[in-house]
Amino acid sequence: MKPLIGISCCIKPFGPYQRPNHAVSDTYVRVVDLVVGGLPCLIPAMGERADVAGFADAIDGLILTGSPSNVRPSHYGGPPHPAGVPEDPARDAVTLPLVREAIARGVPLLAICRGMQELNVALGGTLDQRIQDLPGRIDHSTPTEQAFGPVRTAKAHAVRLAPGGALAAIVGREELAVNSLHNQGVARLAPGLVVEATAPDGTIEAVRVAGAAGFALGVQWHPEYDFETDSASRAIFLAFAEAARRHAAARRGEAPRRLAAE
Ligand SMILES: N[C@@H](CCC(=O)NCCCC(=O)O)C(=O)O
Repeated sequence: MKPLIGISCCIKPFGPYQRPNHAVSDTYVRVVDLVVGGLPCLIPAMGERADVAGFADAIDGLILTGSPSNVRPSHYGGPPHPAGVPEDPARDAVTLPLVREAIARGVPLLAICRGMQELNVALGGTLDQRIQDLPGRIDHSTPTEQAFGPVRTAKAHAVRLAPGGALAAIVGREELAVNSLHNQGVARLAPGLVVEATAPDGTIEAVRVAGAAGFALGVQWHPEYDFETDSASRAIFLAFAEAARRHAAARRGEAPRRLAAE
């Protein structure tokens, strides 16, 4: 059995009648298939009706995806977003409790961009809503004029990894260049999270759940965009894959499967 990897969906209007659809970028499905060696399992943004504990019981690993939408500020006691800032309360209702259920079970967790923000909020942290407006901070958002060009996902700035940290061990480096597609960021770090990387302006770029039973990492950038060409991005998914295979094997009472590429 390949590990079953849950991938969080957004709810998005689609088609001629703009009906709500559960959506996830193909990049996540491809990286689970090609690098993680898992079965991609889309977790719908079905709001309060979701059997979150049931999903956490079923999966061997969880990827929380990025999204243009933002965590509703009521979840962290922040001021409401200005009109027009996208939210996805049906996703929040799934992902926030799912983070806690996954960590409680030792389900390996890789939280990407909005996903890392969800990890922080789910564990009691807060977010800044437009870090580019804060003194001394750089603009981490996607330039809109490049919205559909290759530059959108190109490396945008450096991050410094915590010396001796888990992420530095995974990628074998203490500095990385990363892409950057976000406006929001960690304000107050949740209890139980440790910082694994920061940008030159102090923005928290990666976190880890301290003492988690399994792999539990959040990154504010998008390793899924360049896993085919970037060794550090690939290394993050390979470390997640190893943890997912171990979790799957432990649950089924087997020795972990090896990747076909090994
Ligand atoms: N909306 C949040 C989270 C940003 C994020 O996850 N961006 C990914 C967008 C997907 C893409 O453009 O490919 C924020 O703005 O901080």
